[in-house]
Amino acid sequence: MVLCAVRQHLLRGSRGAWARFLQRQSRGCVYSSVHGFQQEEIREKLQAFPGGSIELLTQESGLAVLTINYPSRMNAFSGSMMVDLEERVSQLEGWTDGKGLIVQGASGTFCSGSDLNAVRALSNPQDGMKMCMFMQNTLTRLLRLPMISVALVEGRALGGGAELTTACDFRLMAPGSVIQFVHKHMGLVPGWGGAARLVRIVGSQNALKLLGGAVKVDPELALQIGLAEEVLQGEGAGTPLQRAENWLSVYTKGPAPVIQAVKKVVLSGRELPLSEALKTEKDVFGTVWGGPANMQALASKSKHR
Ligand SMILES: CC[C@H](C(=O)O)C(=O)SCCNC(=O)CCNC(=O)[C@H](O)C(C)(C)COP(=O)(O)OP(=O)(O)OC[C@H]1O[C@@H](n2cnc3c(N)ncnc32)[C@H](O)[C@@H]1OP(=O)(O)O
Repeated sequence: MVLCAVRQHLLRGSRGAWARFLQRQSRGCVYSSVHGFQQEEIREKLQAFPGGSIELLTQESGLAVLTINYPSRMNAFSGSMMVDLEERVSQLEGWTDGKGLIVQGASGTFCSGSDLNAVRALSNPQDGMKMCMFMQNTLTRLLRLPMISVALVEGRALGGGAELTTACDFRLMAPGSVIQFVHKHMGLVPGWGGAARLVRIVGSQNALKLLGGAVKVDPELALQIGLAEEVLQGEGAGTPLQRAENWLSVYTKGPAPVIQAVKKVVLSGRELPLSEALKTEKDVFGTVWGGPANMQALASKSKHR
């Protein structure tokens, strides 16, 4: 909560249009102390379940790679990894040169959801609610980052791992990979915001089928219903990560302020009522109008044949 407040203060001071957008959107976080959510309390609780890590690599090109790293548990999320993820998202929020983000799992598989050992220990309703609010806040902030994000799915994305893929703007799947919302088999529904986001990605009919049937979504089905953008085919065309970087580079080519502005206007269009989205679009437009990239394009008399 304290961190959230500090971040909000910084955002208010430094990035007008984006800060105003986040303020309208509960300041980037869904839950605060008003909802009985005490961030420090749940962080402490989660840290009691250590294991694995979340690695963040930022490149000068403006591309970052976030890796879910706990291969001995198929990259399940331990408690400390949930805290790590929140910290990495904070880092990315402060990365002014960022344009693109790839979220991947280590060792050829994406993520098998919550670490079931932590889940068993936190299975009382109060702890479950706290973990749910913590992860909803983090994944909402991940989706709202002012950069274009892609989940690179290799192997399996199960339960909370499937939910994580929906917190990215796009999903790319390797041949043989699977996204499966296994929640029904666990006597649950998604709690990390995965159902709400899934409905917006594939529509309510498809979402109902995927959740109600705990369907194993292979790349072919994912393409058909619009869950995935592309299947990363082609042996010899580099590693899946290199292929994902190539795919993303089409959309991140250009100066960071322009790419960030693109993400911001699309995000506000996705999340806000029309009149609010229009106001945000005006504010964001004001940040690029007459800016260096705009002036350079005007001076070069560029044509778009
Ligand atoms: C439901 C919602 C909830 C949330 O939203 O918070 C969740 O996400 S709960 C977690 C949902 N995920 C699961 O239930 C996955 C259960 N695991 C599996 O189905 C399999 O392990 C699978 C398909 C991921 C991999 O199968 P495979 O045969 O290839 O390997 P192993 O089963 O031998 O797995 C290797 C090793 O990893 C451990 N593992 C896998 N997933 C988890 C997990 N989610 N939590 C803790 N540990 C996990 C597995 O137990 C094996 O460990 P070992 O010590 O070798 O037995």
